[in-house]
Amino acid sequence: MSNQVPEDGTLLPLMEEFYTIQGEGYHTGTAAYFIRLGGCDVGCHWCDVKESWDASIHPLTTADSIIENAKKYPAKTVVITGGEPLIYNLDYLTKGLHEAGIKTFIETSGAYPLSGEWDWICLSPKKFKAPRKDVLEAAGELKVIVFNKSDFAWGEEYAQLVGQNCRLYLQPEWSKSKEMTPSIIDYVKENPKWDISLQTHKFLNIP
Ligand SMILES: C[S@@+](CC[C@H](N)C(=O)[O-])C[C@H]1O[C@@H](n2cnc3c(N)ncnc32)[C@H](O)[C@@H]1O
Ligand SMILES: Nc1nc2[nH]cc(C(=O)O)c2c(=O)[nH]1
Ligand code: SF4
Ligand SMILES: [Mg+2]
Repeated sequence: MSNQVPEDGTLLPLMEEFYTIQGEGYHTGTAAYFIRLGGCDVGCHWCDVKESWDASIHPLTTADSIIENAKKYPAKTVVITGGEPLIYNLDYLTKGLHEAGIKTFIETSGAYPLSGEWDWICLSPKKFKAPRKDVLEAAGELKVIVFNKSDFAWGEEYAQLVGQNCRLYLQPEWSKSKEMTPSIIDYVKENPKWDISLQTHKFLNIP
């Protein structure tokens, strides 16, 4: 984590921003501008963006410039991801995006306090640093990554902790996908409150 990030959320360590199609979860297939903030200490051994972890290598960027860039694209939706975006105070960034008429979606592990104004929260809880109650209660979708068969029972525990209308997804961990996807299919057929989420952008060869 970087200590030099001001607490008012006006400057954020930006790793990358790109216009693409949401590949995962409830909004799969929807065009959105992705804002990837650097910094994460959750430590998932299978994380597909380990280059994001060290916040200090990602330039501190004004939230105002991020908002100006987001305005340039036809889709009026952003996905704020990382790294772990809730390490930072996202009030200023999301307020500005809303003032520009842009919807705010987040991808988070829920390991840090909820800040920001959100139109959609995708919570993907992790064993390595548990999600907080405030994020569990606000989540629109719970996206459990399945690395091995024990993750089904683990995911059920979190399904009990989210709100009643929260959508439930099982997403294969990418490197174990071939092995785990048949089990996920069987599980969803037996437990239809869950849906499957695939990382469709990786099949489409888009960012
Ligand atoms: C890179 S994370 C960044 C946001 C936040 N730190 C989190 O984990 O939710 C974005 C999404 O990718 C998922 N993810 C990361 N590595 C993955 C992998 N190897 N296979 C499947 N999903 C993965 C995460 O669980 C999360 O839902
Ligand atoms: N297309 C696309 N969809 C995504 N959904 C969540 C992503 C992420 O890394 O947070 C992601 C990503 O990196 N690309
Ligand atoms: S919480 Fe997200 S960014 Fe952090 S290590 Fe896990 S998957 Fe990667
Ligand atoms: Mg990704």
